[in-house]
Formats: sequence, C-alpha cells, structure tokens
Amino acid sequence: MNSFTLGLDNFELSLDRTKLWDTLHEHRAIVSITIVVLLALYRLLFVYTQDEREPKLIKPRIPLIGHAINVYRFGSRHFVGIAKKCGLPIYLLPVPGGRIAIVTTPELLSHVDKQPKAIAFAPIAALVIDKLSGLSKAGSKTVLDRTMGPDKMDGYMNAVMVDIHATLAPGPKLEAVTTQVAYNLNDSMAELHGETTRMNLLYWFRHVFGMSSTNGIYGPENPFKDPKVEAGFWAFDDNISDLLITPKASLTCPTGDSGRANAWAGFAKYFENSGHLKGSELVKIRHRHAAERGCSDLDIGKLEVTMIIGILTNTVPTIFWATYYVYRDADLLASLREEISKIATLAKKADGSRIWTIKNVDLKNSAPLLTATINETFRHRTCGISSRFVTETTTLKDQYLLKKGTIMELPNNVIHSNPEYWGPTVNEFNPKRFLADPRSAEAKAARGAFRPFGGGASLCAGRHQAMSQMLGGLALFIMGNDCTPVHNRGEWKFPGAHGHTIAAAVDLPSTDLWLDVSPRKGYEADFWVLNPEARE
Ligand code: HEM
Repeated sequence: MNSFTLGLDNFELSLDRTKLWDTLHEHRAIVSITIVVLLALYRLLFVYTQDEREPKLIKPRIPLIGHAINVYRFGSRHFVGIAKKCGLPIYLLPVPGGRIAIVTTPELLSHVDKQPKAIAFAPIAALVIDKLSGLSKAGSKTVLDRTMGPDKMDGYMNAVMVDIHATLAPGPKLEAVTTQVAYNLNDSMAELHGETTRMNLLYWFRHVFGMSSTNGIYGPENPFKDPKVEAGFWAFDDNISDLLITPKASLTCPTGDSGRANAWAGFAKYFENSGHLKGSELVKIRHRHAAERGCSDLDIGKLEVTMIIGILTNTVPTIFWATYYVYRDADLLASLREEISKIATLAKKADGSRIWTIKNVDLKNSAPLLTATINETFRHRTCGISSRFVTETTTLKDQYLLKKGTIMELPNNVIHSNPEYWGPTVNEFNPKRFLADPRSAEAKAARGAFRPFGGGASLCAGRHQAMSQMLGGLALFIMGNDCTPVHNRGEWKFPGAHGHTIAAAVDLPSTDLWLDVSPRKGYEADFWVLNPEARE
C-alpha cells in the first residue's frame, strides 16, 4: 500500500508515499539547503541568545566562526588576548555549535573546582579521546558511555581515571615508574660524556624523555623501542590540532594519520602479546578497564597512544624551556650548580674517575631553587587549559548562569601572566619569586594564581611523575654539561613559542635550539648520576 489518509472532522490529509518521495527526490537539493539554513539559524539564535544572568558574550569580528578560527590559530593564547582587553572574570565566546565560557580569575576558578559534577572534565575529555583515537564503533561507545549522570562512575572514563590517580599517587606504584625513568636518564646523560655533541635540544629531549617515560610505564616490551612507533607517535602529536577538526584524516592530515597508525600497530601488538603484564600498574589498570568492557587489543592500543599525549606532550617542552632559561642566565646556572653540588655525594671509581650521586629524594626536598626554576618555566610557558563541560544548568558563585551544554575553558596562562598576581616583574624570568616567604604580600597575591597542572578533581594525575623526571633531567644536564648555541654568535636567542594544540598545557618552541653540548669545564671526566632508590 502506497498511500494513507489522516482524517479529522473537517480536514483530510492524503499522502501518496510514491508521489511524496518523487517530489522530495526532485527537490532534494532545495530540501537539503533549507534544512542546513534552518539548522544554522537555530544554532545562531541559540549561540547569540543571551540571558542577562549569563556571563557577557564577546562577539567575534567574523560572525560565528571568528573565535573558532583564532582558537585554531593561536590556541588558548586567544583567550588571554580577550581577557586582557575585557578584564572580565568570566566571559562567553560564541563558536559554531555552541558557546565557550572562559574563566580568568583564581577566585572563580576555585568555584569551578568546587562543582566537579555540574562542571565536569570527563565528558569533554571523552570527546577529544574518541576523536583522536580512531576507535571502532564498539570502542567509541565504551569511551563515550556514561561520562556524566548518576551512574557515571560505572562508565569507562570516570572509572579508569580513579585508578590512574591511584597508581600515580606517591607510593610504591609510582616509585616503580620514577625509578626506571631515573636509571634511563642516567644512561642517556652518560652518552654525552667525554665529547661535544651537536644536537637539536627539543628533538634530543623528545627521545630521552620519550624513552625514559615509556620504559617506566610499559616495561621491557615497551613499543617505543621500535623507532617506527616512536616517530609515529611524534608525527601524531605534531598534528593533533588538524586531526581534531578534520572529517577525513587520511586526506587532510596524512602525516599525522599514518604516524598514529604506526604507533597504534605497535601498541596493539604489545597488548596482543600481553606485554603490559610486565609493565607498570598504570598500564595494567588501563588495560583492565578497557578489556573488561569488551575493547579489542587494537582499540586498547589506540587508547594508549592517546594517553601518551598526556604523558609526553608537556614534560618534553617544559624541560626544553627550563634548559633554555637556565643556560641563558649565567648567574642562575651558577646558583643551581651550587645548590645541587651541596646534595651530591662524591665517590671515586677504581680507574680514578669521579662519580657524583644525587638522590631523587634530595632533589625533591632539598633543591628549592631547582623546583622554583621549573615552576617559573611553567609560569612563563604554560599555554594550556583545563577544559570542562557544563552537565547541568548551574550558577557559578551565585552570580553567573551557566547553561547545560556550555563548554568551559580555564586558560591557566591568563592568570600566570597577570601583574595583579605577579607584580610589576610579571614578564621577568625570576625563579626566586617562588621562594618568597608564604606570609609575604608577594606570595599572598600569587596564591591560587599558579595552576600549571590544573586544579580541582581533575588536577593532573601525572604531576609527581612529571616533576620527578624534570628535576632529575635538568639536574643531570646542567651538572654535567656546558652548552653553546651554534647560531647567533653563541647567544641564547628566544626561539619563539606557540601553543601547539588546544590540548597541550605547555608551549612548543617555534624553532628548535641547535646546540653544542660539551663536558662541563673543570668536571670533564666526572659522571653525574641519579639514585632514585634512597629513601632519605
Ligand atoms: C609538564 C608536565 C605536565 C603538565 C604541565 C600537565 C598538565 C595537566 C593539566 C593542565 C591537566 C588538566 C587539569 C584540569 O583539567 O584541571 C592535566 C590532566 C591530566 N594529566 Fe597532566 N600534565 C603533565 C604531565 C602528565 C604526565 C607525565 C601524566 C601521566 C603520567 C599526566 C596525566 C594526566 C591525567 C591522567 C590527567 C587527567 C586527570 C583527571 O581528569 O582527573 N600528566 N595535566
């Protein structure tokens, strides 16, 4: 039967299905355009509709897509520019498909931190992970399942995150990773011993930190040992922004797409061969959560490659920048060397060579200038953000209405670069600001305004591992080596910086530093090593 009739008292509507289909078919272009225009108008109206209790809406110069273009071009620095111009503690940006609320003061950030249910991280993290990981339909369903709502703790994202935090909290599980990382750093630094090495600094740290982190986490069968997997991962990491927005990665972003495919293949094989059973507790629990929800080895491998973004994409640029800031300032370099030499113990080998041993525990507890140097590096070079999704309409600080569905960005560099919190020397690189007496006016003003690892319930789970690796890596590098830039007549010229993706927390340099790294004058024959196992 091809037609049906809908009869009401004075009204009869007769539809002939065949005719209806023919008519629609003939006019499908017009029908499609009408639907697209109506949807766009609907979005426009939604996006620009403003309730007076909502934060102020900052309209872009190019309607609707202006902010999206700038976020793609400048990452979270776009939010800093607007924050500086409008001076508002919170504002809204219209973008295609919705609105982004940007929070810019420590006080409001602390209110966001207090509402992890209504303003949550997992729903938005799941979308990004899903988009980057190219999962099967079933894998995608697992990642996107129950990221919010009353039973959210049964969903993959929230459940796995609880265990990630547990395995990376101070204790034996974390120590197993940091110990392996430290021994790997010792080996890498030993390769520089006794000769001058010409290197690209970022590239060198990518390999050294990349191998040490992944050996620590994935164990003896670490897929990164295959250069194809390692190179594939970095090609993926370099192309995240494009991969996030492209509808067809193989066409518009072939390098990133084939790179991640190589990395995926290595990790899929690792899980097929149960390599994770010899790895850290971190990889074991990540495998367990995905496998017990039915994910295939390939999907688990893909999820792991995306996790490595979190593991490496910020530690590597941070150590790059810290090295740059230290060597360009001879006084800072001398002070750091003095501080570290006080905690290093000297031993002589049978062949007469000298070994200086630095305990990780002392780097953490007894090298305040070194920690302050990493912190000041963060303050200058944090580009990134913490993202949130408003899961239920809520009012922030009893003042700002946030509608369900709003995306929220917390760009930490806005507060890191505000003179209101850091004083008139805000633009100077001065680690000593972090050594100020906590009761001083200076320290009080900066309280709450330093969030390199984000905050609240989603505070970076890897911060202890990252700090241990960066303190160890920087200490060994500066104690053992002198460095001279090959170009610019040996001067340390700022290499330029950009937030490479909206998902990264730390700037990448615009150009790598090409350096001659030679044995430290006066200590040419000496070795510097970490001892991660001493308890005190
Ligand atoms: C310099 C190094 C690092 C920086 C600057 C950094 C920064 C961040 C930031 C800003 C966040 C978001 C926090 C928020 O939304 O409030 C985050 C989350 C996270 N980071 Fe890191 N991170 C670093 C290293 C690491 C490492 C080495 C790991 C793993 C070993 C890691 C694992 C994570 C995880 C799992 C989360 C999500 C936490 C959650 O949602 O509960 N990070 N990180």
